[in-house]
Amino acid sequence: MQRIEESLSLETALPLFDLHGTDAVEVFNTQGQVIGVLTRTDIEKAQHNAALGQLVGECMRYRVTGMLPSGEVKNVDAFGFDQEPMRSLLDALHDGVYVTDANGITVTINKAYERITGISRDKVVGFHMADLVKAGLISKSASLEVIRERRPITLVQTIHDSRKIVVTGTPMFSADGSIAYVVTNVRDITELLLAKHAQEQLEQIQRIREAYQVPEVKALSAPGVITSQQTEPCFALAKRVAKSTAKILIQGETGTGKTLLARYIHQQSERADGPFMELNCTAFPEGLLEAELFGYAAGAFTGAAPRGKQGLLDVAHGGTLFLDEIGDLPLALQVKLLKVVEENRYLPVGGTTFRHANVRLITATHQDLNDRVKHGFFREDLFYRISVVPLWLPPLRQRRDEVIPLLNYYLDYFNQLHEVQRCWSPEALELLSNYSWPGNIRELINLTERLAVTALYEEITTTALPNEVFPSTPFSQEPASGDLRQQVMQFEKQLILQALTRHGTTRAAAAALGIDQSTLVKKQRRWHQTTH
Ligand SMILES: Nc1ncnc2c1ncn2[C@@H]1O[C@H](COP(=O)(O)OP(=O)(O)OP(=O)(O)O)[C@@H](O)[C@H]1O
Repeated sequence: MQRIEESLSLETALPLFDLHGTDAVEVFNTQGQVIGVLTRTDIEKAQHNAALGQLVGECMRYRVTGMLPSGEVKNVDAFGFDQEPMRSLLDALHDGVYVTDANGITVTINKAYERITGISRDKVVGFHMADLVKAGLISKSASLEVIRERRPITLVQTIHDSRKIVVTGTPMFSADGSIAYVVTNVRDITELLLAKHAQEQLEQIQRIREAYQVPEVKALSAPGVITSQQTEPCFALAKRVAKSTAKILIQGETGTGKTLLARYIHQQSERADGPFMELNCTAFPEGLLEAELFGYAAGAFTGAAPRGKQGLLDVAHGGTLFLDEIGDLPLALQVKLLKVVEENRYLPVGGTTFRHANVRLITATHQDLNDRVKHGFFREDLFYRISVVPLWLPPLRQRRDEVIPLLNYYLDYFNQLHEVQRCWSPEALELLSNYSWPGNIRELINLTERLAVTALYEEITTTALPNEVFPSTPFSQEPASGDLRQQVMQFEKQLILQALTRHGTTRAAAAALGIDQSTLVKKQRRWHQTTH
């Protein structure tokens, strides 16, 4: 009989028998007492015989390793991992610790390991890792990988109740460079995965925000909102009703500040600390709009996110939901929205249970909703429900007093943003304050930014302004008359007059038209002679 100084597992035993040319080994326990003799035949049979398998398994809990040539028993836990004070120290750690010897036999585990995995120490200590994997106690062994690779290994294990743990095994080398132990720390990542799920939900909210380009709600600093005699009453009323729960409908042309007013109401309300979410009802086809607004249940339709998706009614919980272009909300969704308005509840797409809605609803439209109701495009009951307090923002052409303050405010803003130093010339301000601004404040902001970055000089003069802001000359309204030569002259006169209005001087106008200043002046004289 030969003593084999190796640890055994069912997998490793037979090759070792061959290697050492032996048919039997003595098996020792950790105190060095012989607990049995194991033969090659035992092991071969053990694979087919359950009772013998149990015996072999029992033997395998003890080591045949550690027998020094002298016959002296070497304690396989020479470092004392499984003894005091090391054991108390390991038990004090929050992370699980798993220690094997150089052959993959489990030396010790700590309390945290038991807590995290639910595996008690008597099930693993003394067992070879390969057998534990085979028994299905753990899915794969980091320790065996470490022994094979002689370097730290990190992997994710699935344990019996399908919890996920991340394990990092690190080799502990002896002075002679051989592996003495493998120390593996174990962390339960089920909680991390839950946190990741929460993070995904946050990202989902963020994506929804970005989809609607809802900027983070910023404090509305006083000079950020320009008002005038025409809009002050509207903002004052908005402030008064902000504290109530009354439904507000804001009407006004595009770019007149409906979203800004809705945000102002939110900030003046009790819900100011909650979210402000905005949805433009024209932005999506009906199906998608429904999903965005009401969300959908898990597996509601093919391609739906497996966990379902929150709708804006959910995302805006405790805050304000601003529905822009409400006049375009499809009739089927108007019915669902009516339920939200009347009963504060709604069904997500594909859902079977109602969800509670806790949002303050503000709606807006550039259309005449009365007219939409009259033509059957908008439900009358919903119209009355959402327009308890109607607010109207006049177009910028009816708020002329605001144009110059707005131009100055936004030029200051873009000067800072683009690190330039522009200012308006008095003539440019004069022209712009008489312009009709069909795109309202949004158009004013766009033009101001464009000029701030494109103007050639510090002062923005009329030369830099686009055609549309120049009033058309009276001639342009007149129908052309006379023969071809006279009509060409009329048209030429119109172009020259426009250039003069725009560029201020004959020199600049001539340069813009690509003719000599003297030619332009001659033409002017000629008109003068023909009209007197
Ligand atoms: N009184 C104001 N003072 C300063 N800036 C304003 C004012 N009103 C609106 N703005 C700005 O004008 C731009 C357009 O405003 P907003 O988006 O609120 O208009 P809207 O009526 O909601 O437009 P749409 O109907 O196209 O959605 C925004 O950048 C906004 O900050």
